[in-house]
Amino acid sequence: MPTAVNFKERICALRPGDQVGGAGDVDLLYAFESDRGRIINSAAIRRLQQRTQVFPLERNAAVRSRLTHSMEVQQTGRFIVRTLYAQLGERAADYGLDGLQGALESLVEMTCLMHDIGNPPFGHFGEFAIGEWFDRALDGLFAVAVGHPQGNHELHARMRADLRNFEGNAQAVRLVVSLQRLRLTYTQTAGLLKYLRPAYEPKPGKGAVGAYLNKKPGFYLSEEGFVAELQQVLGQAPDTRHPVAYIMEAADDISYCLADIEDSVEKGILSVTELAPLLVSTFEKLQSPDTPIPGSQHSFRGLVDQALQRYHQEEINKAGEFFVRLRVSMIHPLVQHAARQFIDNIEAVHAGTLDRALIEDDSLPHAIVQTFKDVAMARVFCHREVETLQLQGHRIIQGLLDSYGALLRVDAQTFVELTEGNCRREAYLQMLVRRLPGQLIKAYRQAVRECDEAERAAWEFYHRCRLIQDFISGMTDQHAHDEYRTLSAL
Ligand SMILES: Nc1nc2c(ncn2[C@H]2C[C@H](O)[C@@H](COP(=O)(O)OP(=O)(O)OP(=O)(O)O)O2)c(=O)[nH]1
Ligand SMILES: [Mg+2]
Repeated sequence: MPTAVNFKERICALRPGDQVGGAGDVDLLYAFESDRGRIINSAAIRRLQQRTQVFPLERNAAVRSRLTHSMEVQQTGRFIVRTLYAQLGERAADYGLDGLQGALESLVEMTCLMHDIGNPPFGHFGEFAIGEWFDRALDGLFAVAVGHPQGNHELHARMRADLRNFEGNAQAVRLVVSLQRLRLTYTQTAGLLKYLRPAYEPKPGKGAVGAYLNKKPGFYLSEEGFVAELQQVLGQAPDTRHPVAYIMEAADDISYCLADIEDSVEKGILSVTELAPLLVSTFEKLQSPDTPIPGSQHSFRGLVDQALQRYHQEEINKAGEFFVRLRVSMIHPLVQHAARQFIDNIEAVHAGTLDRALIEDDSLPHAIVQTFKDVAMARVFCHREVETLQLQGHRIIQGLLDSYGALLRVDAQTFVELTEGNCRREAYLQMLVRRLPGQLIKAYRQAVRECDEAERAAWEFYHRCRLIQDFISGMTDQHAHDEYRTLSAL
């Protein structure tokens, strides 16, 4: 039965700068193949290699980095799309999803691979550290740089609020659109818009319409124009998500919940024999561990027992076998649940208004994911070794900002001279500027060139602050660590 839902409206080959109806509008698979090449070859993906997933500055390559995590999310995302099509069968045509499986698979895979590119070194702690530093220093710096009594005060307040709210998802959008300038199709970029509010807008109260979709900043003032353009091209109402973002989010949830725990066992923070009963007792607080899980022949207790049996039978790779068993038996029901939720809520997913994650209901699959997250929260993230590394990460980011923040204390003219590499009277700052990547300076220059002339001073300073945030957040854990030691002469 045909419905009002037509996914073909949300998927097109158009890129920024293309003529509507031009060549870009034709071959979807060809366009998304080109997106794949642009993404996989981008430095932003390579920089995921030495970034924290959970454990900062990790040297053991068996423990996940953001890159290996993202590859797992990519695989889970693809599995969700395939399961979605298997569940839909002939009904795919009712929703305009017929003929789009290859395209959707590619879109979802690449969105998953990119979903963490904006996360700074040291994960959430890096995010806090950048936000805190700007929260402390920004008003004073802004007043000196832009402090004339005339001017658009509302805009200035927005700029300051925007810069105080550094956020990984918003940074990912910025990387693709303004820094790496990948010129991806609008559709491929759309999946990255996980949250919908600009960073300068406050978080809505609990229970407000769209509270979940606006839980965190989704993009910055600097990309606001692009986001509006994207929504217009894809026929998305403002404040709505692209359907691909829901699948990416589910794939992320499914992948990291088990992986974080596996990594903690690899690191010796938890043992399997301690973990197994802990999983069951944590699950029990949410659901009965003896109820059969849809899509599986077992209850949660059954899944854990079965994995534990494998652990005891195995002689050499005991923990490895435990997790393989657990993953194999968990992934199917979780993926099937995500696909079913997509279909059960297809109108809201298509419209981009579903105000929760796909796997976030009172179901057994949700209880599984939540159990792993709760165990990680209770036993891993607060582990002394993890906290020590987080404290170090915090200090490193703040220390780097203390050094590079000096570039926010000079006037615009001096900064321009510094970026041109010939400012002798500021020899120290000149050395710092030489360490900034050329690509970031180029993006800064271009943004300043294109800004509103009437508010030039404010925009110049805004983009200079962004440049510093881009630089620090673009580092790997290791590079941030080395740079901090170098500048501190340690
Ligand atoms: N070390 C540490 N890791 C954490 C903490 N909280 C969450 N994580 C880990 C769990 C996951 O592997 C990963 C989640 O990564 P993200 O920073 O992308 O957060 P998430 O995807 O939940 O939220 P998002 O909506 O993307 O901002 O971070 C924490 O307090 N400490
Ligand atoms: Mg994330």
